[in-house]
Amino acid sequence: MTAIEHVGVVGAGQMGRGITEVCARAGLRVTLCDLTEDRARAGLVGVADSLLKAEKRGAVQPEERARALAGISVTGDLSRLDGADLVVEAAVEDEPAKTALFRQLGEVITDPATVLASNTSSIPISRLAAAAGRPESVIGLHFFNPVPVMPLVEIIPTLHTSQATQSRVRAFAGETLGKQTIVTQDRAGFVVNSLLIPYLLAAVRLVGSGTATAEDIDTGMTAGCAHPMGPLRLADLIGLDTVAAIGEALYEEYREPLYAPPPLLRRMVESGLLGRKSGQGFFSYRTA
Ligand SMILES: NC(=O)c1ccc[n+]([C@@H]2O[C@H](COP(=O)([O-])OP(=O)(O)OC[C@H]3O[C@@H](n4cnc5c(N)ncnc54)[C@H](O)[C@@H]3O)[C@@H](O)[C@H]2O)c1
Repeated sequence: MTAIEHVGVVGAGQMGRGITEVCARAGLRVTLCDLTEDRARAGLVGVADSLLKAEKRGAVQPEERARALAGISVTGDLSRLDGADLVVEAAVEDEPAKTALFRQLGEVITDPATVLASNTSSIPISRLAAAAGRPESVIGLHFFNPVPVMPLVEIIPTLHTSQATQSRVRAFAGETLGKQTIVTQDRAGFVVNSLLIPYLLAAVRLVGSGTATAEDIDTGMTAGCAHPMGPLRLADLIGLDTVAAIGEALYEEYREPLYAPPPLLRRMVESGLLGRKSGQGFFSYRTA
């Protein structure tokens, strides 16, 4: 089994940055790609900041930080990922966008053994595999936010994913990155979001119906159930656009009302209130 040494990451948002950071810290070479080189470079600045904070906390040694940064290159050109052993797609949670990306990846990545993985939270991997045109090397690899902190990775083989692809990805996530892995069937939401998203949407409905304030709902779950974070702060952390998109995908798959994004969530997304990444969601993250 060929080890994974060079990783391509598509999408330099919060997840792409985190995946880049953990791969670079594990000594892998990483090529980070976004729609433009400038966006990819902004992602690299985010990774550099995160590594600096980790060094200040004593979680990373100065030499390790320098080595990790030196292993990362950026690009706005998807074809520059040719030659990677693994490509992890972490672009926006939008099925047409991801399908188009996998079609392009199928064209520009010339080695059929290169693993094409998606970090999607809810879009069936089989559809992305069909778009890539080589389903045996396509798999879901679902990291959690923030990636450097959260130990879990969900691994999602499709009905076509080869054993070789599964073994390589399991070794990559479990041994190279030191993550805990679980394997789940290719169903919208996999395991964690099938359970988490209805809970987050129920909290949004409580705000929408005026049952309690966002602050009190979160305090209810932190002080009453010992959750480390309340549902509305967690929704803000994930990104309200992403929460809504995952809800839509789950609703499309199961047609159960508990998955349907409530009107308040839709209005907030339409108004640009996306949570932590936009500075305002159910709570404010603006400094000064
Ligand atoms: N946010 C979370 O907590 C979380 C957790 C697990 C998985 N995910 C999944 O990870 C993915 C990314 O989420 P995020 O929170 O990082 O989103 P984000 O909005 O922070 O970043 C998305 C990035 O994708 C880039 N992008 C869009 N189209 C692209 C394309 N065609 N080519 C290259 N780059 C493109 C955007 O420019 C942006 O930088 C989504 O599929 C999401 O469901 C998110």
